[in-house]
Amino acid sequence: MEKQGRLLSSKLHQGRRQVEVVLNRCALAWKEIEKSKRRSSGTGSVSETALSHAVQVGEIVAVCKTKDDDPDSTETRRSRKTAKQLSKLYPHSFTVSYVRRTSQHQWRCSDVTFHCANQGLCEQWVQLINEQLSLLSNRPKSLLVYINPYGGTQSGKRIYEQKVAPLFRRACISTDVIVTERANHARDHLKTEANLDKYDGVVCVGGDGMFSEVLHGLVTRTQTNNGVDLNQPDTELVPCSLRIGIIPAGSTDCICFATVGTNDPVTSALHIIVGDSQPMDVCSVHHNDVFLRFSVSLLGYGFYGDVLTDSERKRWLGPARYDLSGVKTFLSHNYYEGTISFLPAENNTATPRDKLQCRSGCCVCLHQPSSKDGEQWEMSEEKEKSDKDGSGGWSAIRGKFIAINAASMSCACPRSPKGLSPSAHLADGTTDLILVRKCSRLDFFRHLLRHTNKDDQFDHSFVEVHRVRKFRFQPRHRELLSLEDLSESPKKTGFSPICSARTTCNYSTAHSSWTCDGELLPHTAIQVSVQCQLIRLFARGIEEQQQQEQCVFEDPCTLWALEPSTH
Ligand SMILES: Nc1ncnc2c1ncn2[C@@H]1O[C@H](COP(=O)(O)OP(=O)(O)OP(=O)(O)O)[C@@H](O)[C@H]1O
Ligand SMILES: CCCCCCCCCCCCC/C=C/[C@@H](O)[C@H](CO)NC(=O)CCCCC
Ligand SMILES: [Ca+2]
Repeated sequence: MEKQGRLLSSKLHQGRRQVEVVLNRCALAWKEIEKSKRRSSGTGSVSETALSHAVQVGEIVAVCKTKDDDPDSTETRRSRKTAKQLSKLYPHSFTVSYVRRTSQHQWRCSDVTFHCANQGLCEQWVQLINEQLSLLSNRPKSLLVYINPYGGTQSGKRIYEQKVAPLFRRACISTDVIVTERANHARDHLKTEANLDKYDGVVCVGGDGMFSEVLHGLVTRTQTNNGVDLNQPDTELVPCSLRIGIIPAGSTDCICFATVGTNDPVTSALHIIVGDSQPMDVCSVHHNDVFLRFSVSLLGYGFYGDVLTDSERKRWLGPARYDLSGVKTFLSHNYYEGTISFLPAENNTATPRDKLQCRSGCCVCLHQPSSKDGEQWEMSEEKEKSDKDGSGGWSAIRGKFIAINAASMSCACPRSPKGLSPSAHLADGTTDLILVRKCSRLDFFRHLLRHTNKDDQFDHSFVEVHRVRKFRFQPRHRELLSLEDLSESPKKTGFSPICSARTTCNYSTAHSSWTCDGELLPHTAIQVSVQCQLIRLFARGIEEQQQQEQCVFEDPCTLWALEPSTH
């Protein structure tokens, strides 16, 4: 039976068509027998591939014997009459559910049903496919799910029940579901109560805020279990063993978008089912050696801090609050003074200005030692110690900034499809520090606009970007402003103030706030350090178009080149 890697090969029926179905360790493939013969005699074998289908075993969701009256069966839906005739001739059938790629990184679960006359053969197919699936050790069997019923448009519960739970059931994944009753419910449960030994992963249904809760719960629990003190800024943290899945149901969902390429609950559920794994950097944020928070996406002072401060008062508006607060903050046009010090990433081949973007299987991230190995870390720490000018490799910039943004990942989201730092990497142990200096309102508008089109948002004289491993920020205290500064007429940065009633308009107001993945920090003076690959998501990074096509069409030709079977 097993010829050149084939596990099984049979002539089966798919609806009215006779198909040859082949299974090897990598793929399940099927092709129509009659048509391909006809065509290959005329135009050669080129058209054969067009008629054949192949699915990687790793992208099969489930296989099961199809019940006679299964209302979901494709054939039953298509034509009851044909289905009846078929079920007489070929009474046994099995259905394979698999991942199908559609447009723009979206995945769907498709079904294909094969019929045969022989019950034993049907059972052999189901058993063999199941055996291959059971060899996939990276697939989760048991998940802990937290649903925020109030995130985004308040549809988290419905999204989970209608779109995700049926898929998990089909893939035989068991779940414990907790609908949160208050903010920080998920975080606190993970920190202390949850019996994590039972699970292969944690799933959050909600937005970036909900993800942040799960991140804080899991990372804190892991450090507690390993006796690591989070208040030591230079301590190396222990990576989390459980992966995190994100079912997007929030307002921005930037972490999902930047790791999957789309905000779609079904796509995310399928990435969880197939057991994808995407390592990710986490920034730890301290104030005077006291731990404040973790960040994986945007740490923003000035513009984004102000947008968030204002938008928190407008939560009732839902996702639209960001647009309103964005316009308001833009019109205020404040700038802030302070000193930003940073430790540049050493020996990094990739820079924030290059065109190479972090994609599925990214080689920049692949060659980074995880935070556990810490090889590169030690090198830069070493360099810090032996540095001759006494700076320890640190640079410092004092200035007036409209925005200071640290993007540990691209921060791509539907508002800005390429993100704040399009070439930032998910798992390279660095964050891109973007400094937007005081400039005219029109220039700042031009800069913002470039986040939404193909133009380079760093190509402005008032913007600079550094790839760093650590940074610190010290705001300039209001009390320290010199008399000269205070007597300076309004610090206009271009156009006359639109909000003339506000005395603070266009001035350097004392402080802004830091937004840390959408949460406001209680301090402005912070120390940030990137922990390389501290967590893993059920994702694989954004697939290139080419990668997507390879996955779909991989193997059918090699499969068909094999000897035909005896069935
Ligand atoms: N049951 C609950 N009641 C009130 N708040 C909750 C509850 N569960 C979670 N939260 C909090 O709601 C906040 C927002 O949630 P979430 O991130 O899901 O949606 P969002 O803010 O609309 O989306 P995004 O973060 O993508 O902008 C989170 O900070 C979370 O801590
Ligand atoms: C003239 C048109 C100008 C348009 C400019 C668009 C620029 C958009 C960049 C968006 C970057 C989002 C980064 C994501 C940060 C998340 O951690 C955080 C939590 O969800 N979201 C916000 O802070 C919400 C941030 C919302 C910002 C508007
Ligand atoms: Ca990074």
